Amino acid sequence: MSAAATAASKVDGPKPIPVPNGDFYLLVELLTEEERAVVKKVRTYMETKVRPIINKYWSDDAFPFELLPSFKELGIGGLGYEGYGCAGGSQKLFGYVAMEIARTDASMCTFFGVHSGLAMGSIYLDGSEEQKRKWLPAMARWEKIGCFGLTEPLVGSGTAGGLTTTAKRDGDNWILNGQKRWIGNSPWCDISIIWARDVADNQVKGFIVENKTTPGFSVEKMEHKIALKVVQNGQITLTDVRVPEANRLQGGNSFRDTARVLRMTRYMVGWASTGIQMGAFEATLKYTQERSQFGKPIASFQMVQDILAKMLANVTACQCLMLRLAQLDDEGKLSDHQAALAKAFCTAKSRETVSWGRELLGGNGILADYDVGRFFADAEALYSYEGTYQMQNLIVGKAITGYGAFV
Ligand SMILES: Cc1cc2nc3c(=O)[nH]c(=O)nc-3n(C[C@H](O)[C@H](O)[C@H](O)COP(=O)(O)OP(=O)(O)OC[C@H]3O[C@@H](n4cnc5c(N)ncnc54)[C@H](O)[C@@H]3O)c2cc1C
Repeated sequence: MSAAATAASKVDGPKPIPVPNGDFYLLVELLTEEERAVVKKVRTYMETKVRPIINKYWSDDAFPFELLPSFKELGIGGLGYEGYGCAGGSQKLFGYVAMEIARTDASMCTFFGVHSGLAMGSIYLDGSEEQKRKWLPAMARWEKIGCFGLTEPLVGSGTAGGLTTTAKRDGDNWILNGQKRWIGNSPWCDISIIWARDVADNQVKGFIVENKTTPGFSVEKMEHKIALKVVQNGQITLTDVRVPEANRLQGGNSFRDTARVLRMTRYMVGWASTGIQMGAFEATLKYTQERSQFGKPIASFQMVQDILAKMLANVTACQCLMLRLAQLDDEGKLSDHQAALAKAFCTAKSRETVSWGRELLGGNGILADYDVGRFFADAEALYSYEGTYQMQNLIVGKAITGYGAFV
């Protein structure tokens, strides 16, 4: 028997226990049968339709528009919102679905989150009854796809007090002027939620702008991104854009109302970054079992197993944390600082997990073809968007000390 074969036989032993899809603590058992069916449908879709093509789209900086008709059929438009033609269901299910989408691809999860969370959420949380009835059914059917314009070229973390985009009342209309940067889906979607400062009372207000038919509204696609390359981000310019009062979010009268939307979507980013970790862990585990060096699968080396165990610990910790947060959310108890803590923790852990995965793939971790390289890059964007790591910790810091350190 050759030396390599002898070495290989030493690793033969009891079969590894199945780690079902990175769900080591069987958290899926905490979902109802109905919820599990939704998650299974999403997983099957992501595995069969998205996974085979997504690395190519990612490498080409392109969005897979061909998938839109089938994506719409998943019935997940308006998950977590009751009425108005929305899919409804618990926040736990909304989060679990986001995790499941990100488990295959974080860009598709971001597309889903920008439309379902940021854009629909703004109308659901801050719109009048009439506005909800007008916009949400078409958005739930994905007939009108939305984006959320808060960040500006010169104002990112400081949007609460520093927005420079202005809104000026003019009879039954408002005149918007300014620029928005980084706005996901904006180069091609139908409606934008634009946040602007009312020059009369200096408060931040939200407006629904129809992208394709509003004079003075233009979008330039942002190029050269190194993460979330499938999502199309744009820089919006508003030049004397006239918006009727009927399109001003009637419940969006100060940044506190914007923050209610961000609380919900930051919670979703916690789920998405957990999904990235699941995807990276599963791909890495498989790779280490298939790749051999020194005549043995690299999964059999002690140092490799140490890293795999650390990756799984991160995945599992984030899943448990997010599920508890989902319970709080479903009970109507989710606070800004709880969402901020989860967003900061899960995105930071995600960076760590994907970098370990990339390491275990060796040179192949640098290629988009093996999925882990894509997760590695995408985790960076989640760490910074919807409020950076530092800003989330400052929100937590203010809550626990009573001192606001960033205003
Ligand atoms: C891929 C992607 C998609 C995005 N999509 C959208 C979107 O759809 N809609 C939208 O409105 N925005 C979007 N954004 C913008 C995103 O929310 C901002 O990038 C983010 O809020 C940070 O703002 P900034 O990039 O201007 O960084 P800055 O605010 O300039 O921050 C730079 C650094 O300074 C630190 N910093 C700033 N202030 C403080 C402080 N007081 N104390 C300590 N540290 C501080 C930050 O933590 C960070 O490390 C997206 C961004 C990305 C990358």
